[in-house]
Amino acid sequence: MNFKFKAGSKSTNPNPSPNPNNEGGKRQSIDLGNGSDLIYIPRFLAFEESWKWFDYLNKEIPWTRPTIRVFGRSCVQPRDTCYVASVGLPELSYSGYQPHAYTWDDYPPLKDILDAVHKALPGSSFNSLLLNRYKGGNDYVGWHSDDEKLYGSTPEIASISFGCEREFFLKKKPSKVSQDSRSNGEPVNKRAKKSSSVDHHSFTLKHGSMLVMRGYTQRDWVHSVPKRAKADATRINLTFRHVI
Ligand SMILES: O=C(O)CCC(=O)C(=O)O
Ligand SMILES: [Fe+2]
Repeated sequence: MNFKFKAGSKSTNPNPSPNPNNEGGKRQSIDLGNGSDLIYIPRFLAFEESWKWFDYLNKEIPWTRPTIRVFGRSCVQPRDTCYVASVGLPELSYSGYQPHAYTWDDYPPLKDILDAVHKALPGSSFNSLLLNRYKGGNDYVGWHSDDEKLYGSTPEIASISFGCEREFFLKKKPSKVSQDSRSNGEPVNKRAKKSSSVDHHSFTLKHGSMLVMRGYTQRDWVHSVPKRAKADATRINLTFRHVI
């Protein structure tokens, strides 16, 4: 097999399909409670095919490392990024940065991954894609939620990973109750210990995997991909989203 991808030449694209050989790659559903849930499919795309996607994305995507503003300070975003969206959508803006919106026609092979995602998630309709490239263990994304207004109140976000495996953490936001008790002067850690339900999750996101965040996950949880000294290889992550 020797796929050579060129953006724009559909005939040479791979045909991404949910891996038929997915022993151990079964779909897992994780109920986070209160209307938030996750789906994790470790082998969403076949292993070899996923390396071809990795090579295509690594080479052909016009990666940039923008300067963003975090807590009022300018800093270089600790990973490469690119944004693709359907024509005519409202512009995305985060941390004082407005990425250029490339179109699906600029990178037609991305439409094949989008099709595979839609097939696996009946009823979903993604129209934008944020791409991230982590060039090594020093690249990361800090705790955040993707709760921009343009995604609506219960966004579905489908995240596909390629290359170096990295940890993905989810942490429950402090609940209203604990925020209230904080303002009442009750110690926060005492209150936190009382909470019995699971409020942390972690996944080692496999090459070719898909993780879906749904329901109120962005409202009630934050997520991150922390630095990892030992991760010395490149990871590429695609997050498909629906802009309203
Ligand atoms: O790289 C990942 O797995 C997550 C990326 C992410 O959270 C984001 O782009 O909002
Ligand atoms: Fe995110």
